[in-house]
Amino acid sequence: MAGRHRLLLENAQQLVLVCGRGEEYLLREAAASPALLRGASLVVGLDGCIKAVGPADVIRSQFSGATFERIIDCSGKCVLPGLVDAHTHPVWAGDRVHEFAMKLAGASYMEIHQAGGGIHFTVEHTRKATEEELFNTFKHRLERMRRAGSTLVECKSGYGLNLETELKMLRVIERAKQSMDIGISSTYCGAHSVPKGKTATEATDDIINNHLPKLKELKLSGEIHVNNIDVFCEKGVFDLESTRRILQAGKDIGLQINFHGDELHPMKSAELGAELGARAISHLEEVSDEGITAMARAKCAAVLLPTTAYMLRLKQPQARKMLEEGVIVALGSDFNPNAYCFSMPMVMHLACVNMKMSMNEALAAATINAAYALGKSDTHGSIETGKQGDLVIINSSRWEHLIYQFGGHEALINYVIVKGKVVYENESCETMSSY
Ligand SMILES: N=CN[C@@H](CCC(=O)O)C(=O)O
Ligand SMILES: [Zn+2]
Repeated sequence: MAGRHRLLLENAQQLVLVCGRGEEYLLREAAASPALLRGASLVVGLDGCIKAVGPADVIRSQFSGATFERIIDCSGKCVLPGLVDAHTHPVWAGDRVHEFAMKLAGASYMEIHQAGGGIHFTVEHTRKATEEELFNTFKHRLERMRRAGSTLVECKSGYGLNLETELKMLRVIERAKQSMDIGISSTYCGAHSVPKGKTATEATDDIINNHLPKLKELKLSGEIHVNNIDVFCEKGVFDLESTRRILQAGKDIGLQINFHGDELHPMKSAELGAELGARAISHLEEVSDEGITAMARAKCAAVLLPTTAYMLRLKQPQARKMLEEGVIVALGSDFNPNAYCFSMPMVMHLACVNMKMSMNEALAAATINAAYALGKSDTHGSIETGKQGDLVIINSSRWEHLIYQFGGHEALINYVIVKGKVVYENESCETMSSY
């Protein structure tokens, strides 16, 4: 095939497709054995989409007359799909390292929250910050996520709680969507906490009567495109009935339901999410057996957050039971001032050790299933012809090193590629197979 193309990755030791038949998500055995080619090459076209994947000699003859903007020799290396981080809170101001010390000394997450810290502390600082300040820190955080292999990230608002600051956060996210080489799925999370001075019912009414109509208006005018709606459904925050009202109102204006549920107390959030047609529910440490069954039936993804369970020493979500019952299991970093982790490779490692997932299951959860949780598995989450050319190249002959080397991804990730364009190149990365 002659013509000009953007990128040729040649002769990878392992090219991990994850899946290859247009699957929306992977369950059970399929999640446990992702598709993989050896000695394979890949071409990304000028439109940023994958044009061909296959054995190196086949690709060589197929593209014999073609030219490429960039060719990368992948001998001895592995190519994987860009990682998908299905849950983050990356726009905020105010350092909470002091709360980490309090938690280490025995304070619980809710004790700090109820004493006016936690989310309230971050809200206070985020309200005071300028849009420019928030954008600059957010940009820096996205760059750190990208260096750890994430090429599609879900990003929430939720540290404003009032309309003015929620919109400020969403504008910051929209600006990054337009200006940065990274995929973003944006989430309105105005029900992240009950703002000081309001009851949960008053906050719910404010969201339904003022926030959501404004989001609808901004979508119609093309100023801000929000993808998902979120609520922190938790005892002492938003109860099941308020959560239901907010999520339904969000769904009515075209947002995908993707919310925090069953984290610290059993709330029957999973049952509610399944009933409302939620695309995903996050946390689920306290999910009921009925909730798991309902999520499997409704094809509602479980976004598990190993950093939070680890940081807060919570009981681990029942990943094995979910996998066995046919729930679509995805992963997220939950990057936020409480769980300060940018790295999906570390998240996968924690999921394997603490939640007893296999490395194959963790990879499916951090790629195609996380893309499903964001409604984007038609374009992201696997290496397939026609999908976006979002890729990670690691300097190792076995892809599992990306999970195995806990915290070692910085030396291992050689290139991060978005739409066929190299967005991060680590020239000093070492050949790990020899260490
Ligand atoms: N649980 C609610 N929200 C976040 C924490 C946010 C914060 O503490 O600032 C979470 O997903 O872990
Ligand atoms: Zn969260």
